[in-house]
Amino acid sequence: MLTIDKLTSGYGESEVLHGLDLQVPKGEIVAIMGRNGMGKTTLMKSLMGIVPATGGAITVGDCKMTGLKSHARVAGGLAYVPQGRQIFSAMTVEENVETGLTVTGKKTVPDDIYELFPVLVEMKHRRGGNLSGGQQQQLAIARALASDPKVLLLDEPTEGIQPSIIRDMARTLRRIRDERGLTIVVSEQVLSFALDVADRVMVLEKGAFVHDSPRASVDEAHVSKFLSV
Ligand SMILES: Nc1ncnc2c1ncn2[C@@H]1O[C@H](COP(=O)(O)OP(=O)(O)OP(=O)(O)O)[C@@H](O)[C@H]1O
Repeated sequence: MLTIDKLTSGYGESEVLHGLDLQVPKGEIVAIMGRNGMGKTTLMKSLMGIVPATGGAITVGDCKMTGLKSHARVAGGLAYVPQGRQIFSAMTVEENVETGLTVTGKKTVPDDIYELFPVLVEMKHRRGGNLSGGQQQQLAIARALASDPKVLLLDEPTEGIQPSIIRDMARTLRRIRDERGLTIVVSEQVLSFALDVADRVMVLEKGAFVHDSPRASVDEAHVSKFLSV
């Protein structure tokens, strides 16, 4: 469903991603692990067209994303939950979710999105900025789902979230995958969450993939070495 072919990207003269290859089939959840500064956010932003790729190709299904503006990538099936969530704090919960509808032509948020996140129904008319970190994370995922994506990208979704809520988040993401057949790529530094949520665990080190293993055969000690500072 998502194919990345020899993707290079960076900032000005400094190349951060050095020719990444990745194929994620429909319905698979992949966790991309790595320490701070290894290129996870740059990868997410390059997929979304926020940071321009300097080479290589990105496709979603049959749709070539390379060179397209961000909104066209969303229309093509990519959705993004950014690091830090980027909730519109002055807008209500409902308005935040509605911003995700733009590419679908729908006027109202489908009920099945609120069914995944009942707390958002109770808080529909509250301002986004008044929600807790965990509630904001649910809101950011709901907003991303409102664009009816094929591929959902999440950048370090557990950052600043309590452990009990992190476990719920893993369960919810798997449910979303099961019910919608979504393909999910999540960047992460917390190994327990990655093992909870993902079918496959990869490690990004200095802009290159150095490890790729199915969930069932992950060598936790080996992966942990890449994560310790
Ligand atoms: N706007 C920018 N301009 C220049 N260099 C940048 C910029 N953003 C990130 N970098 C550099 O790119 C490299 C990769 O950073 P990136 O944010 O992608 O890493 P990360 O793995 O997502 O880390 P984190 O967990 O801290 O978000 C780092 O060396 C960083 O300093």
